[in-house]
Amino acid sequence: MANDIIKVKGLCKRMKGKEIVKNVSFSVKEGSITGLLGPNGSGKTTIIRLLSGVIEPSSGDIRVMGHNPLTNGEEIRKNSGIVTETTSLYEEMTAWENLMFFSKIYGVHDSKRAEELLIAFGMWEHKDSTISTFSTGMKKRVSLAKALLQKPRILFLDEPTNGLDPEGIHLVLDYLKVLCEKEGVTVIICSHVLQQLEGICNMYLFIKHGVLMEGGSMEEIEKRHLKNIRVDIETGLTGEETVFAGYPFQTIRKNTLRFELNSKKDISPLPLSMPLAIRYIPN
Ligand SMILES: Nc1ncnc2c1ncn2[C@@H]1O[C@H](COP(=O)(O)OP(=O)(O)OP(=O)(O)O)[C@@H](O)[C@H]1O
Repeated sequence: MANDIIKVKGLCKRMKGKEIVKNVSFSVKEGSITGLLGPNGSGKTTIIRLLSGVIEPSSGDIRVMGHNPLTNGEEIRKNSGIVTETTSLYEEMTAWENLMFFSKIYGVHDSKRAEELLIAFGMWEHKDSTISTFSTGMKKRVSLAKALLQKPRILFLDEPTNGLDPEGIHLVLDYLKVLCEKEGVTVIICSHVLQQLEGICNMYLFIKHGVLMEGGSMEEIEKRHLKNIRVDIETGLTGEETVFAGYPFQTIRKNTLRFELNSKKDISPLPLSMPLAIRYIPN
């Protein structure tokens, strides 16, 4: 069982007289991907900034890799990569020059790493173009490569898919998953789009108005909230039975059967287990 690389207890943050983060507690396992989800203004960025020691909590306790960001933020930042809304790349330098410059700063002496990352994020062919000529999505890909140069233990990503097209979103998220498995990096991703992160996170934290409303793996959350799943299937077959392959159903109208399922996992096996006749969907 992996250890808790991040532990947060009773975290509160007030800014300009407003409570932005309210009594938030959670922990994150090393090598996992955690989705920090919530609408705009819910406090996700503030939590990332608190974890990386950029701002101080009003109260509560944070431990990141065993360090308190308040007193040992430098140690955390040295071992983590961060991608925020702003790119923090030099606009007049090429993608390659940027990565070489930051490699030097981070003490990374192997240019192979930069090459691998640019290839992984689909930016190798643009390596000699200046950042100022790039779209938002292209800048985001280079920023991701930059954040991963020194093989961080933790990667903080604030809306990393903003500005990316659907293909780019796929590429970035798939690569993060591979990276987690290969290098054991712990990833925290802020997003307001649950669908994008579904399937790639081990844990989800739902934030609203600075309050942690819900947290856990998708299975745990579904178990708590998803009680009845109804699937209506159009089929040419009508019959007298009320159970198919162990799944009870009703005929709700001509050509349509309604199944009541206990788990989302049953949705895909259900049509696959149907004989061809029942899978026939009339026009
Ligand atoms: N420096 C600040 N001073 C005062 N209020 C702030 C400050 N920074 C953020 N806030 C407020 O805190 C709240 C949470 O902001 P935050 O950026 O953490 O939310 P978010 O969930 O990341 O939103 P988004 O998805 O839009 O980036 C917002 O109401 C914002 O206006």
